[in-house]
Parts: sequence; C-alpha cells; structure tokens
Amino acid sequence: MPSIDRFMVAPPQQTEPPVSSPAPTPNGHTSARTLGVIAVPAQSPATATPANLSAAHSTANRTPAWLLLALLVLAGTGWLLWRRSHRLARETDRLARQHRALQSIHKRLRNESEQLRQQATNDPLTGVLNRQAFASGLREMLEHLSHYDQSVHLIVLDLDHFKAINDRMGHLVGDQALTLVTGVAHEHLDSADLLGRFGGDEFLIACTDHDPASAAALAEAIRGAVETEAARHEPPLPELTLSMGLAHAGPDTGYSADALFARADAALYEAKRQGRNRVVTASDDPPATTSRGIERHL
Ligand SMILES: Nc1nc2c(ncn2[C@@H]2O[C@H](COP(=O)(O)OP(=O)(O)OP(=O)(O)O)[C@@H](O)[C@H]2O)c(=O)[nH]1
Repeated sequence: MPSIDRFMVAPPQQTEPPVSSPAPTPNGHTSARTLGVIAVPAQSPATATPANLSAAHSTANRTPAWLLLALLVLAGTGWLLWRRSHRLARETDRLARQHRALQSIHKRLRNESEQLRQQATNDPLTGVLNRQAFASGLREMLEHLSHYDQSVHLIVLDLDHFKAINDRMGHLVGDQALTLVTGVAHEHLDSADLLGRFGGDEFLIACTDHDPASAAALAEAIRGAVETEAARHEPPLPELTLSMGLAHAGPDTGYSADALFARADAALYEAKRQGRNRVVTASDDPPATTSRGIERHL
C-alpha cells in the first residue's frame, strides 16, 4: 500500500523572486547595476559572497552622493561669490572714476569762485583792492583796533602830473607806471596792511603798528623808492613822483573811516598845493571843508 506521503504535493523550491533577478551576462555574471551614481557589478547568486559584497559596498562609499552634492553647492556658491566680487570690483572702479571727476569739478569750481572773488574785490590792472573792498577792510580794521585803543594810519597817494605821462608816453606806459607804484608800495607793507585803488591814479594804504613818526617814515620810504624805481624803469619815467597825505585814527580822534579819509585827503591836497612829490601829515582836527571842492567818500 502506498503510503499517504506519496500523494502529498511537494512544497515548492525556495528561489529568488524572478522579477528581482537581473539578466545574466554572457560570462555568467549579472550585468552591472547602479548604486547611486556608481556602477556596482551585480552579484550572481553564485558570486555574491560576503567578500564581494563588502568590496562593492566600499567602492560605493568612496564618493557618496551627499559629498557630491556638497561639492556642487560649494562650486555654485563659489561662482556666485566670484560673480558678486567681480560686480563689486566694477562698481568700485566706477565710483573711483566718479570721485575723480567730482574732485576735478570741485577744483574747477573753487578756482572759478576764487577768480570771481578776485574780480569782485580787486582792481584788474594792479591787483590791489578796489575801493569798496578797501573801504570794507578799513572799517573792519578800525572796528577791531578800537577795542584795543590802537592807531590806524591812512595814506592817500596820487601820481603827480600823470596825465602828462600818459599824453607823452602813451597809456600803456601809463599803466606800467601805475603797477610800478603798487609794486613798490606792496614791498613796503606787512601782510595785515591794506593797499587799494581809490580810482584813476589815486591809491590808499591803511596800516597798523605805527606811531605817527614811523607812519610818516613809511610814506616817505615809498615815495623815495618810487622815484628810484621810476628812474630804473625801461623806458625811464623821470616825471613819475607821488604826493601823499597821511592821517591817523585813534582814541583821541575816534575811529570813523570817513573822517579819517577826509583828513588824509585834505593832507594830500596840501601836498599838491605845496608843490607835489612830498608827504604831508594831517592835523587831528577835521578839515574845515572838503579839500577839493567835491565830496569824496571811501
Ligand atoms: N594809463 C592809465 N591812465 C589812467 C588810468 N586811470 C586814470 N588815468 C589817467 O590818469 C590821469 C589823471 O589825471 P589828473 O587827475 O588830471 O591828475 P594829474 O595829471 O595826475 O595831475 P595832478 O594830480 O594834479 O598832479 C587822467 O589823464 C586819466 O586818464 C589808467 O588805468 N591807466
């Protein structure tokens, strides 16, 4: 009697699931399959020994995906930083160019403003202060020194027979005579002193730090030096001489600019009357009338 075991169905063999088995290659191994991005030979059941599996595993571990990703991020960040620094360098260049351009505009404007200031305050021929600038400087000087009871001396000087020089030698030489006078006067003055042109052939000097004697000596020194320089001038200007009126302002006379000018102008008139080419010092009394019959103001 056959035993009942003969009729029992044998249990199926345990095999690899067909879907997960890769197709074998001609050499009997399975084809390479990828793990991440690294190709790892797939192990046939016959060759998938623990040693082979560990080798494949270590090959995959050599360059893991996260490292590649990190490298990619680093490279991208580096490129972005490079692009940004390149842009910054270009922007810095542009700003530097703009800065240089602004500096040169600033310099030009400063020069132009200095030129305008010069034109507004200085006589174009001789470069000394014009009448308005001189008057304002003199008023400031008087106001300042009045606080210390100090003296201010004013010299009004006029070229003698200047019309004759112009007529005989021409206006160009006449101009040279005017600049010769201001050049000589300038050499005798301190930086705090004022030199201005009243108009035509008349000039003004205001100086501090003088007593009446030293102020008169200063005026005399300028008069004598003009004579000397006029003789040396080419062409020589033997007729070029100066008449000068000198007056002072102090605590005893008061510090009025107009009163000071009136006294110095009266003294100049007296110098002309006495024969020219001389210095006359004014008395501290106000002149009785305007010396030349017309009102003259600073
Ligand atoms: N070359 C030149 N001449 C000028 C200038 N300004 C004024 N003058 C001349 O200066 C002369 C002044 O002459 P006047 O005021 O008559 O006096 P003066 O001939 O000097 O005679 P006194 O003052 O009496 O000694 C005039 O002939 C003006 O034409 C100038 O800038 N250049």
